[in-house]
Amino acid sequence: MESEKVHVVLFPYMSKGHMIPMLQLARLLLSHSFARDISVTVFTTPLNRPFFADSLSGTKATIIALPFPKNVPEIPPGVECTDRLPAISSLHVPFTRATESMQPDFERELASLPRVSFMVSDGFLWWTLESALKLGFPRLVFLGMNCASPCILDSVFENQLLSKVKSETEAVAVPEFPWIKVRKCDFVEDMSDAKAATDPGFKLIIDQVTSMSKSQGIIFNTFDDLEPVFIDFYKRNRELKPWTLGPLCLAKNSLEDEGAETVKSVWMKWLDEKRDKGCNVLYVAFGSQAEISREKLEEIALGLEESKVNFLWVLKGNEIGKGFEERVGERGMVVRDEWVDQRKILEHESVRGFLSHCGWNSLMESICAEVPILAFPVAAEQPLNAMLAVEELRVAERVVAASDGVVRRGEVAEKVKELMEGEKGKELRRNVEAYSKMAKKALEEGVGSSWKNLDNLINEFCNNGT
Ligand SMILES: O=c1ccn([C@@H]2O[C@H](COP(=O)(O)OP(=O)(O)O[C@H]3O[C@H](CO)[C@@H](O)[C@H](O)[C@H]3O)[C@@H](O)[C@H]2O)c(=O)[nH]1
Repeated sequence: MESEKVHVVLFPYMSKGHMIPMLQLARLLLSHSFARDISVTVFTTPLNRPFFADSLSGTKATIIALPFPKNVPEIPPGVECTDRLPAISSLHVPFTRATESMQPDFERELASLPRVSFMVSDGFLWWTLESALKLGFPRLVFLGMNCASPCILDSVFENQLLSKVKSETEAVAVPEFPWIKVRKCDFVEDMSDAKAATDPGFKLIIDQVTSMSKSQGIIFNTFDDLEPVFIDFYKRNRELKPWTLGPLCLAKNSLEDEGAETVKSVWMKWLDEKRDKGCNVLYVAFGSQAEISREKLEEIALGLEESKVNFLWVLKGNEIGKGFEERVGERGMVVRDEWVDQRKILEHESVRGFLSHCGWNSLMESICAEVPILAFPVAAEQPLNAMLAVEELRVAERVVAASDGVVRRGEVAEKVKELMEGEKGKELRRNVEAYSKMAKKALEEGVGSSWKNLDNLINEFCNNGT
């Protein structure tokens, strides 16, 4: 067998929403037709290693665990992933800043590895660019996002679109995409308000953006037919070259392909029962770390109860009001603080709708599984993802919050019923089925746009890539 020629280093940020698509990228690289000539080394920390080993089982990827910095003020010991942080919104900055002290260990390990062809590292890990420059290989950035969100976000920041707007709901057109209107309430405070140059969160963003702009390209978890307007815009107006390689969730999972028999979880058995009785189920989940206030959660619960639909709700670190489960009985199942296989749930025949916080991975998985979405954005760039899914792709309907920012139970119930039983739901389902077909086509060997882009990327960054 020929010696391996292409060596790719991957370094995801320590957050499930970022690790998962990067691990899928590892799988995609290793299943590409160049695979025989590709080796992949993935970096993480000791406590994240088991998750990586599990996700990459059956592949020849190498995992290197670097010690996570100790004694970081505010970060409890033993926390190496953001989903274990007690309050992600306030601790994201010190947690991310602390990763910089991994740089010497990272560079020591890199120096001992076979020649690296290129590295893909998370945009949050700004300091990895310096390591790549020192060791003399290109760095591509990955954020796990689509292309539309950074295009719109850049415009909101650069033009200070929302800084003079008083009302939370006043709609302002985005100059580069005038048919898109943004509102203050669609952004968490950090994202719309101008910040002092000394603000630690602002300083972190500046470091990340600066490092990104000096990198050799950016990978988006999207495909050309999904958001052509934004991808073309990015190509024409940004120096950073975009590579659209998604949907990464379609990367082959060798264990699944071998049809490995796994023990069925209680929720999968519950879904089987619903399917056997001919019942449709709404899947409800808010990502790996969403923080939702008790009041908002209570309204969601009461809305689900009022809707009378069957639902499977995966809850993280939150409690819902007493008596809820008894009242909904057989109709609903609540899974608390367990890691579920969300892709499998979405692919289950009984699942016909997804009430989602609109994390980009969730939306891609839902589109690929042909499941229409009820968008309930919570934080980060999720409102922009929701906008893309509702207004551009028309695969989602969106809940509307009352003037106090809370989505009331009546609104939840009405939109859930419309999604699961109404005409609107049928229309969204037709659209999502069409995008799902395009998604699969994008990764088709030899002909798909994302497949070809990956091929070109390997050729561009590896002299011996052919
Ligand atoms: O029990 C669980 C919980 C989650 N997931 C998976 O975890 C990922 C969650 O990712 P995502 O839906 O994107 O949500 P977040 O975890 O909230 O992701 C963060 O990262 C995303 C990518 O950058 C952003 O789009 C989001 O706004 C940000 O909150 C998905 O692949 C899910 O399938 C599971 O498989 N099982």
